[in-house]
Amino acid sequence: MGSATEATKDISENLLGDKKVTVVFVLGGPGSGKGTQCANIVEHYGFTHLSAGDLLRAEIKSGSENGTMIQNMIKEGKIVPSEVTIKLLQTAILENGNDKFLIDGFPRNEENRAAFERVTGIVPEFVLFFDCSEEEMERRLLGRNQGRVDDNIETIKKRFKVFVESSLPVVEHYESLGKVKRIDAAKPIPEVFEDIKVIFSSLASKVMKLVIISS
Ligand SMILES: Nc1ncnc2c1ncn2[C@@H]1O[C@H](COP(=O)(O)OP(=O)(O)O)[C@@H](O)[C@H]1O
Ligand SMILES: O=c1ccn([C@@H]2O[C@H](COP(=O)(O)OP(=O)(O)O)[C@@H](O)[C@H]2O)c(=O)[nH]1
Ligand SMILES: [Mg+2]
Repeated sequence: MGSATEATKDISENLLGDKKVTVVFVLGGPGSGKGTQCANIVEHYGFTHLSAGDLLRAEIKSGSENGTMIQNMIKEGKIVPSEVTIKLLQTAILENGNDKFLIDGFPRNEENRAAFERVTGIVPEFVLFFDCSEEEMERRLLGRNQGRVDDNIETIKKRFKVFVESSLPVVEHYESLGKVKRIDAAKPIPEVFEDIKVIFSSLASKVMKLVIISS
C-alpha cells in the first residue's frame, strides 16, 4: 500500500489501477444545458465528456441484461442503482487515453456520490453547477426533440422532484467543501460558455493532476 505524502495529500487509492485522472462533475437540473456546454468545454479545453445518461442509454441499446431495468427507471425519472452507473463510468475512464474527464449528470444522489468516491477513489477537482429555473428547463426539455422517452411533461415533473430531493443535496455537500462553481445557466448558450471559460482558463493555469498512489 502506498502512503500519502504532503505533496500528494488529495490522493486516494482506487480501482483505476495507477491511472491518474482529473475529474469535474457537471451538475444541474434536467434541461439546464449540461450536455450542450460539455461539448464546448471538450472543444476548447481537451476534456473527455462522459454523460452518465448517455452511457446508460448506450447500455440499453447494446442489449445488456440490465437494459430493460435501466429503460424503466429512465422512463420514470428514477436514479439507476449506483453499481450499474459507476461500472459504466469506470470502464469509460479506463478505456480512454485521456486523463481529464467531465462527468455530466452524475452523481445524482448522495449514495451515488459516496459509492463513486469509495469505488474509484476519485475526488472531483470541482463541481460545475448549472443554475436554471424549472420553467426554463421545462421549456428546453419539451423542445429538445431527441426522441427521448423521458422528455414528456409527466416524466419531466418526476425528474424535477428527484432533482430537488436527491440531487441538490449532492451540490450542497460539495458547497460545504467549497468546491462548487455556480453558473447562471438561464442565459443564452454563448453567454453561459463565456462564464465557463473564465473557470476553465484559470484551471488550465494550475497544476491540476490528481495523482494516485498505488501499491
Ligand atoms: N443556454 C441555453 N439557452 C437555450 N437553450 C439551451 C441552452 N442550453 C441548452 N439549450 C437547449 O436545451 C435543451 C437541453 O440542453 P442539454 O444540453 O441537453 O441539457 P441537459 O444535458 O442539462 O439536460 C437542448 O435542446 C439544448 O439545445
Ligand atoms: O447517473 C445517472 C444519470 C442518469 N440517470 C438516469 O438517466 C436519466 C437521464 O439523465 P440525463 O443526465 O441524460 O438527463 P439530463 O439531465 O441531461 O436531461 C435520468 O433522469 C435518470 O433516470 C441515472 O439514473 N443516473
Ligand atoms: Mg444531458
